[in-house]
This record gives sequence, C-alpha cells and structure tokens, in this order.
Amino acid sequence: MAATTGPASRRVSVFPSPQELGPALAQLVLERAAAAGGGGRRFSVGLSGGSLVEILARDLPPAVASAAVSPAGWLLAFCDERLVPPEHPDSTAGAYKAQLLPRLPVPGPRVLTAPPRAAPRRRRRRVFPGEDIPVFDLLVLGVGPDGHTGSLFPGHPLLQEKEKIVAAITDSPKPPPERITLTLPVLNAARMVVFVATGESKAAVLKRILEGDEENPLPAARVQPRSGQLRWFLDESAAKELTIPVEKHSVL
Ligand SMILES: O=C(O)[C@H](O)[C@@H](O)[C@H](O)[C@H](O)COP(=O)(O)O
Repeated sequence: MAATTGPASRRVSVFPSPQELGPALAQLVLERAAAAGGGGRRFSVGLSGGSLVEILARDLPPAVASAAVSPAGWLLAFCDERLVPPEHPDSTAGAYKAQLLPRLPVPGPRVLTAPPRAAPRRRRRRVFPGEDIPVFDLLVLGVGPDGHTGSLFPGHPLLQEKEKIVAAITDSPKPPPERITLTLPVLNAARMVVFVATGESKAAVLKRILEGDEENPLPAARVQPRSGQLRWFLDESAAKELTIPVEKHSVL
C-alpha cells in the first residue's frame, strides 16, 4: 500500500528500526543503479552525512555483494560537505572514504569530492554533459530536527538561490559553520530523492514537513522534485506523530 497524500509521487515508507530500513535503502540504491545503467551513462548518486554514513556503510556493501553488482560505473557525490580537512572526523567525504568505500568491490565508484567554492562550470559540464542543472539519478538526504537538509537551513538566504548549483555557507547553525551544499534547483531536478530519518528527535519536525502547510516551508519541505520521485524512509520512532497513510514494512 503506497502512501498517497501530498505530492503525486511521494511515498512514505516506515520500518520498525534502522536495522530494517538500511537493507531496504541499499536495495533502492541498487534498483536505481540498474535503472540508470546502460548506454555508457554513469549512475549518479549524491549522499549526505550524519547518521546515513553508518547505515550505508553497514548495509550497502552486503547488498552489492549479493547482487554481484559492480559499482565501477557509479558516480558518487555528496549533497553537502563540511569544509574541514578530509581526515577530520567532521568530513562527510572522509567518513564515506573510511567506512563505506573500502567495503565496496574494486574498482569502486568514481568519487566527486566537493570543490571549496561553487563548482566551476567547466568541471560540471564534464561530469554532467549537456545538462544545465545536473540531474542526479538518486539523492539521499537526511533531515535535521530543525528541518534542514543538506546544508540548507531554515530562514537562510540560500533557500532563495536560483542560479548556483553548489553554494558556500559560512554561518551554518549546525557546526562546523563553513560548508558547501547542493542548492534547491539541483535537489528538485533529481530523478529520485529519498529522505532518510530515524529516531524520536525527528518526529515533530517530520509532522511539520509531511503534514504541515506552512507559508514559509522548512528546507526539507521545499524538496519536491519537479519530475522525479520523492521517497521518505523513516523508522517508527521518527514516524510516530504522522497521521498520513504510510507504507509499513515489518520484519518477515
Ligand atoms: O552535514 C550534515 O550534518 C548532513 O549532511 C545533514 O544534512 C544531515 O543529513 C542531517 O543533519 C541529518 O543528520 P542525522 O541523520 O545525523 O540526524
């Protein structure tokens, strides 16, 4: 049963805990990779930091292994990045390089690390030829208890950005203050966006994002892919205040 309220293609899936959510997320990544494959085109996937790193590092490698898939044709990018050295514990790319990449088969994905400033147009043209705004096959986003996603924070002027595809922020309310982030035009151009949120600390904000109708929507509520699909993967604690129909996944 698919959840059908809200935007036409939005589906909200609820899992008992992150332990069940992780393998389902890994399957979704593989499905999207298979759908994108062929024609010499890379499967482009953007990942976020925070608790997602642990979930993907735990559940994606076994899924890749059991499906005997090669990630060599994948292009892995980051939805946002904290501007710290790669070896710093706050570095999102550093965390994926330490925890996920060594567990994937070799040759692994091509990894697009964030430039310290907005991406030069030439580089973007090489990676996403012919596209004015990069169209990712899949973006995996988190959401903070304040409703931020990527490094797009409530009330921040970056929410109005229309031109840049990657923007710098120097006053992030969540440390560290200096970050770069994909902008809303890129998030909303993706073929699929999946939000992942677990834990009780997200329950109240998820009710606002998924059921609210606010004049000034929270950043995560502004992610409505124009022609792509929008998925939400939640655990029961995060979903506990929701009254919209959801797709419940139980342990078999
Ligand atoms: O830089 C970051 O912190 C992330 O990229 C950020 O957008 C994250 O996805 C959310 O804050 C949710 O984080 P948690 O899943 O750890 O709560």
